[in-house]
Amino acid sequence: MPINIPKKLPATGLLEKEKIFVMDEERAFEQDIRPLNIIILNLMPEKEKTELQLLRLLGNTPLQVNITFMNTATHESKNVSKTHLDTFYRTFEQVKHRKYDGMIITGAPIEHLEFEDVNYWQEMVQIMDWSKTNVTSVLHICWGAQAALYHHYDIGKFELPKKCSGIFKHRLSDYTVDLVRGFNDEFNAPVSRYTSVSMEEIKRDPRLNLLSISDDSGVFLVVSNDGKHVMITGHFEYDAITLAEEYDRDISKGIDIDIPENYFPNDDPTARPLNTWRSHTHLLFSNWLNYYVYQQTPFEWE
Ligand SMILES: CC(=O)SCCNC(=O)CCNC(=O)[C@H](O)C(C)(C)COP(=O)(O)OP(=O)(O)OC[C@H]1O[C@@H](n2cnc3c(N)ncnc32)[C@H](O)[C@@H]1OP(=O)(O)O
Ligand SMILES: N[C@@H](CCO)C(=O)O
Repeated sequence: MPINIPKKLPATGLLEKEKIFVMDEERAFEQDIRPLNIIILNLMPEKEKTELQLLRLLGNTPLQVNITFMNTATHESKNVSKTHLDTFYRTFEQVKHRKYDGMIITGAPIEHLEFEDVNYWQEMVQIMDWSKTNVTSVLHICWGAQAALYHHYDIGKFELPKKCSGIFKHRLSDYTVDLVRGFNDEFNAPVSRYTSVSMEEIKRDPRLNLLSISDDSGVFLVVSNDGKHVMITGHFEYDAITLAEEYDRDISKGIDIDIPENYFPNDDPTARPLNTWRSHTHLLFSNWLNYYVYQQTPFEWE
């Protein structure tokens, strides 16, 4: 079954090359099972990269998934063209009357700011509050996960002594939950952040289930007991080379950072890193789409 995306989105060609069945409004067809409607609030500066990474994962399903991209109206993006946003993105005002079966809120490179100092924070709060009634399940990534823990559960973030970047071994603390169905007891995942959240505070909140942690990088995967909120503090969606690009960027800016851990073969930054997390990434996204979105969402929203 196809993934239905805006016509002429730049990611289309590459997705088709990867044999992901893409269609657009013109090629859509009627089905007995209604399509799932997923909205992606893309807060990453390099929006096109994130679009491709997420569509790959959402397109790997037998369900028809209609994608809407949303950006924040209260922030003017420097790293993506206005034409791209005008053509492919919607603002909250344009979609708030609608219901969505799922939503993804991406990461954002703004962890050094207090939440309230982020220029689109009030809009984020509005969107997160709206999602309680208008979205079945929301999957949050990295800063998006920290924002959800803060806003919905009053759990703050704190600064790490240095940037935590690399591929870390994670283990499951609860393998009975559908979100991690099929996961190995240990798996790899990319992490790239300067801040973290408290494991103790999450464990103390009876509404939250801490599903996976790493001895080196801390809390990784949290899900609310009602399935409404999934929080991933790393970047499962990253490509093999994404951490290398971030490392090169930081080094060229003169930032004092360590080489990403467990990443480059022999810790040689000129060697090509291997992707050792892709299968668990696919599993998590298909579990989320199946168990938390498709099986939970009303066939007809009221
Ligand atoms: C913790 C996480 O979630 S990690 C995810 C973030 N990582 C990435 O996005 C990796 C790729 N990004 C990058 O390499 C860099 O951000 C670059 C190269 C695109 C730009 O870097 P710089 O020039 O140093 O920063 P720049 O001033 O453009 O700001 C970067 C982004 O931070 C965000 N930002 C910065 N200040 C603010 C603020 N006060 N309020 C809200 N957003 C802000 C914006 O999203 C901005 O990009 P945009 O204007 O295109 O939306
Ligand atoms: N993943 C991010 C961390 C910054 O918040 C980066 O290196 O761009």
